[in-house]
Parts: sequence; structure tokens; C-alpha cells
Amino acid sequence: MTVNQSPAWNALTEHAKDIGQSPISKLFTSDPDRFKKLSYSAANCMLDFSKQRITQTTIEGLINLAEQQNLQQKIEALFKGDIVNPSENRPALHTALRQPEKESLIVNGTDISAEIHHSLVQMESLVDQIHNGQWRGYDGSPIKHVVNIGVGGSDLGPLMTCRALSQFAPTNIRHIDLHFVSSMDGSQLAQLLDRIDPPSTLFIVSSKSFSTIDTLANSNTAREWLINASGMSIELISQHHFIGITASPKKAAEWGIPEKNQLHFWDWTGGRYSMWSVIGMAIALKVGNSNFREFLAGANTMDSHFREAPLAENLPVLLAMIGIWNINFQDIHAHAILPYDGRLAHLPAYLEQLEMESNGKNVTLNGHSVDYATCPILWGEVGPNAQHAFYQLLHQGTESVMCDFIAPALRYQDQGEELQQQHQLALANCLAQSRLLALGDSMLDNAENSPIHKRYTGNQPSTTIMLDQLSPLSFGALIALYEHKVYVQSAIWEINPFDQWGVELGKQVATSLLNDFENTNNTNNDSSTDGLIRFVLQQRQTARNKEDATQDHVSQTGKESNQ
Ligand SMILES: O=P(O)(O)OC[C@H]1O[C@](O)(CO)[C@@H](O)[C@@H]1O
Repeated sequence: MTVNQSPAWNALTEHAKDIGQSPISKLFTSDPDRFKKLSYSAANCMLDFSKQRITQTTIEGLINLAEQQNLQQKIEALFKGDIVNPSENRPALHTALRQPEKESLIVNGTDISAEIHHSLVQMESLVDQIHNGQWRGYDGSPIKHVVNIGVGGSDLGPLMTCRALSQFAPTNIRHIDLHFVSSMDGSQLAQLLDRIDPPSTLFIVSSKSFSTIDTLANSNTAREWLINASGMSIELISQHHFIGITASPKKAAEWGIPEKNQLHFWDWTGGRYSMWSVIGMAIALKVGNSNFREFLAGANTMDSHFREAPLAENLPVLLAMIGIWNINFQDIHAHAILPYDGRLAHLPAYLEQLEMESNGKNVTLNGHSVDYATCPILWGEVGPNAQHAFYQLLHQGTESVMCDFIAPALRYQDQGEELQQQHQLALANCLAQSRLLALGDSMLDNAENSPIHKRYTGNQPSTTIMLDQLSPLSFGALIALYEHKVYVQSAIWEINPFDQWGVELGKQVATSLLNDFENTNNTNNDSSTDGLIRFVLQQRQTARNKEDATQDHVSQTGKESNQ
């Protein structure tokens, strides 16, 4: 029996007919205690679900579904290191990466906790060497610029966290400038190399597989830049200017990273779950080792809550199950991530990978095609900016969209009245938008007399996530909250959230297309692909002809002026 034919699913389908399109505004008027009943707190996070189109009965039905799907056992399987990623025959042990050292965890006869803490200490030692000027470039210069080269999970998490927590950097480490380079087209790297100085620049090549072409292409360019600037050998340059962070040490060594410059993690750490491992080195460089440990501790607090709290009071479980309600019982397939704090600017991109690469799946663990919706389309932007961009669609478009509003209650506590007022302004906007989206213009007097193009129907459900304040602790908890939400949804949908086979074929096709750019007469592919390749080749030829003509002209004028 598939989940969507199960008793708990059928009961929710019936309940959805009852609650129907019942306006959220009506749910508020019929229960003044709605906020109190539908908001939950743990691990420095408060989640308000009262603006969702749900009642207590909905929550009960969703928890029945979670129980029917053996969620509690599946949560235990994750933490214990069972094979939860069967297509790659691996556990997914990101929770172990933030577990306190004293709690050992034996997986396949090995205490992985000891290994994890050993690699963390190695990372911290490298971070200290860079911070205190012991790590030197090829001419003896201390390091000023550190460039993290990575993509996807080897980029987005560290990038997001460095931006979110930069204010926590102790002043004695602020002399290091951190940069992120991910895109294979070289545009980020080319711009950066113009601004930085070779002998004082260190590159961290972050790649679980150490075979991602995007990262290798950028790393090759960076290495050539250093060799050209220094006139030194690959070996010397690699020793002074490259650190490799990987789960594939052999490949990193083949590329040229010496063993002493490598930090390792494990194949059981999924790329998009890896910033808690040594992939987080950029974070430690930015905010310091002790703040990085706080960040891990924050995630660990959410892990303990997730593992121990009853399902009906469990934040990740509720967040996930209400998502399932919207997707599978309310037919909503778009999800906007709206942080009201500029420090969380990269959170939407991070969650796009976390959720869509994990749960963008159409096959169950048993190898059957699903006939129910799984992961929705996620996108987002810093809320106040998005208000001036795509909120029009949220308010008056034809798509149902569920939203997550995310904000800290406190900010700028010791930075003066004006900034505190600005934070209050952002919060007022956050609350205004979620209120209007939920209730529509029913909250206004005489709204029905407005012309139709000025009406707001509302009824767009949202969750508000409030942190007490943004800190390494609360931010760690927030990200762990979303990770576990993804796991819970996968458990209900019976899909594997830890593989990503859907991105592999594109890489192979791109590799074979590379050769076609050398062959003007190719007709190997579909007419569109061949036509586009020919267009590029023609442009190249025209550019070459122009260059030749200019050179002819220059040498001709040179000859004439010599005569
Ligand atoms: O760390 P790596 O192995 O370079 O991979 C980078 C990213 O590429 C992907 O494998 C997708 O192609 C992601 O899952 C991963 O985070």
C-alpha cells in the first residue's frame, strides 16, 4: 500500500474537504487563542503556525500520519547511523558532526565521534596558523586573503553562515578577507584575481568528491595565476597556497595538494549537510574557532530536541508535517523563504539546495514512481526587498504560495536607537505582510467597497520563525531545524533525501558536448543543441577574422610609416 492510499492519508483527505478553502481569517475569528495554541518554542526558536490553514484536528491527523509512517523509528535510524541512503549504501551522520566529544558513536565498529573531533582539532590548528600569521605565502608574506573554491554544498553553507555571523568575528581575526568562488564560468574568480595579491592569498579547495569540474576549473586557474606570479613550481605553490578539504584524499593528492595541507571528512556526510564538518573551515576563519563550536552546539540542541521531543511538540516534525498538509492536501507547490534580516540573505539559496536536491525525487525507496507531490519549488529573497519585487504575485497572483517568514526578535541591542528603530521597521513589515497574506483585506473596514483591482483575498498560509536573536547558537539550531524538516518529509513520502542522481547525467552530457565545440560540422545532437554550438563557433570565427584584419592593418600601417 502506498502512503497516499493509507488510512491516515485518507483521513487527512477527508479532513481537507471539511476545512476546505475555509478562509484563515475565519479560523482566527472563531478562536481568539489561536496563536497560543499553535505556536511552539524550543532551542532558541519560536514557530508560529497560527497563520496556516489548520486546526488542532489537522495537527492530530498529521501526527497520525507521522506515526503510521514509523517516524520515531526513522528518526532513531538517522541518529544511530543506519543506512538511510540505500542507493549509495550509506548512513547520513551530519548529526554526529555536532555531537559533544564525550558522546561516543560506534558505527561499523569505529568510534566516529573520536575521528570527527580529531579532524575538527586539525582544522582549528590550521585556522589558528592563518589567523596568527604563521601560515606564509611563497615570499614569506602572511595570509591576507582566503578564497574558498567550492560549489553546491561545498560553498552555499559556509557562504551563508559567514554572512549571517560575521558580526561575531573577534577583532583580532578581522584582518583576513574571505572570498567565495563557485561558478564554473570563471567570472567570480577573474574579478577577484584582479583585486588580490598572489603571495598573501590562500585557496581552500572544498570538494567532497574532488572531481567536480566547476571547482577543479577554478582551482586550475588559481594555481596558474600563482605560478605565473611567482615563477615557482606546482609543488611549492601547492604547499604554500592550497588547502584541500575532501572525502577523497587520493584525488586531492593527485591534483597536487600535499597530505599535510588536507583536511578530511567522510562519505557519510552529504554535500549539502557538510558545513558542520571541516568544510566549515571558512566559517571558523571568519568567526573564529570558538564561535564555530557554538554554531555546532546550537545545531546539537535542535538535534536533541528532534530526537527526544514527542512528535506533537517537535518543531522539525511540525514544520515538516504542516508542509505536507500544504503540498499534499492543499495543493500548494510553491514555497517562498522570506528572511527579514539582511544577514540571512543567502538562506534562500541554501534552502533551495537543501530541500530541492534532497526531496526533489519522484521514485520511492522501493523503486516505485510516486503518484503524489513531493518537494515544492522553493525560492526566496530578503523579505523587505522581495516586497518591492515579487510580493505582488503573493498578494494578487493566481498561485497559492506558502511562506516562511524568518526574523530575530532582538537586534542592534548595543548599537543605538536608530538601528533598533530600523529593526522594528523590518519586524513591522514582516508582521504586516504575513497578516495581510493570511487575512486579506477582511481586516479593513469597508474593504468590499474597494474596486476589485485593489482587493486582497489573503488565505496564503505562512509560518513565522522567530529567533530570540541571531547568534551562532540560534543560527545553528535554525539550520538543523530545516535539515530535520527535510528528513521528516522524506520519511512520509518514502523517498531518499540523501542522494542526487538527477544531477549526474547533465555532467556527462556536458563533458561530451565539450568536444563538439571543436568540430564545426557536428551533427551529433538535436538540431537545437547543434544549432547553438554552430552559432557560438560562427561568432568565434567572426571575432578571429576581425582580429586578423586589425593585425594586418597594424602591420601594414607600420610598414608604411617606416617607408
Ligand atoms: O563537494 P563536491 O563533491 O565538489 O560536490 C559539490 C556539489 O555537487 C553536487 O554533487 C551536485 O552536483 C552536490 O550535491 C554537491 O554539494
